[in-house]
Amino acid sequence: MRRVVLLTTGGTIASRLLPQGGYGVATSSSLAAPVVDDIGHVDVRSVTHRNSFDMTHRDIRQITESAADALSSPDVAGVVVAHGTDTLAETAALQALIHADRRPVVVTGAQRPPDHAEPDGPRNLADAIRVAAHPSAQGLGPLVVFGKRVLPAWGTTKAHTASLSAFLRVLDEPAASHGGGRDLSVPGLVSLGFPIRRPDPLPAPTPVFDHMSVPVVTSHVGADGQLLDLVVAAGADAVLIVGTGLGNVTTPLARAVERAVARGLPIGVSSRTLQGPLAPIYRNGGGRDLVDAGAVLLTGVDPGQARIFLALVASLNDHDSRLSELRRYASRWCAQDPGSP
Ligand SMILES: NC(=O)C[C@H](N)C(=O)O
Repeated sequence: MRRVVLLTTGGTIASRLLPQGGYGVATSSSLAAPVVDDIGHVDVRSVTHRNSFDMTHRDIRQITESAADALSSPDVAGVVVAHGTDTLAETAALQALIHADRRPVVVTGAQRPPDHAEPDGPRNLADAIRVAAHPSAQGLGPLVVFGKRVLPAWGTTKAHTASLSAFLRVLDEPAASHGGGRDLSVPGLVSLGFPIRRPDPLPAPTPVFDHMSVPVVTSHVGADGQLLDLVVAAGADAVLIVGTGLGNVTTPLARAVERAVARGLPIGVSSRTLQGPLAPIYRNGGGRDLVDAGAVLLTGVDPGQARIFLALVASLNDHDSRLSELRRYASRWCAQDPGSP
């Protein structure tokens, strides 16, 4: 019988109503693994007890290390990570970037706590365990299972604060296929985003990753370059610019990007807009100016995943090689839209 390892990290799926009101993750909380037919044994291991909005770089690095430890046992068919949904995509992104095993790591969670009249956690957990042990999930890399959907971890985003089907793909997908896309067929689950291409993995993060400073500067009406100048002066290791639309910013912010790149700082660009590719189309602060200034459009992922990508690349390289390495890795992991609006 196949064995699955369940890593618990906290989140709403493991939250309880606190005596003072409000929900929190009880440190004693041990998530019970549901019984899933034809799965031999689910080995439950606690990694941390946090709501995911409170995770640190060290926490998510330890989650990936726990997954690697679980996969070091050849009798383990796959790993499930039960996680808060707010930053689930960020932990899933780190796992996706470094995953070098044919067996899957499947990340899931819940929008409702266990004491809700109709909790979604038990069903998501059972589906995630089934996918983790399913032969057709082999070789697809890390996955997100949520609300009867299976999605590749890289390029998936939390798109709704409360919906039970909260996770979507950033890049538009072919029509959903019931029972699985070309590469995935787990009965009763809808697959979004397959088939996928998986670039070669990056090296696993070291403790250097824990201390990476990668602030986020968001463009908006009237945005100037002052905040970016301040974080650069404060010693940021990299900066994520969250632009508008196809990856555009105000002219003053674009000038500040030029100043930052001129100092050798790796600058990635994402978008406030939920879905669709980035493209270097517009001048006067648009993405074309940013690319000409040396910034890198990180298309296909949401700002949270783009920032994890920046932090991992920066942590793996010295200051002088970060910008060139960012461009090299982004050419593989962030499919660049050819630039047609
Ligand atoms: N639905 C959730 O899990 C939200 C939760 N607050 C979290 O840990 O992100």
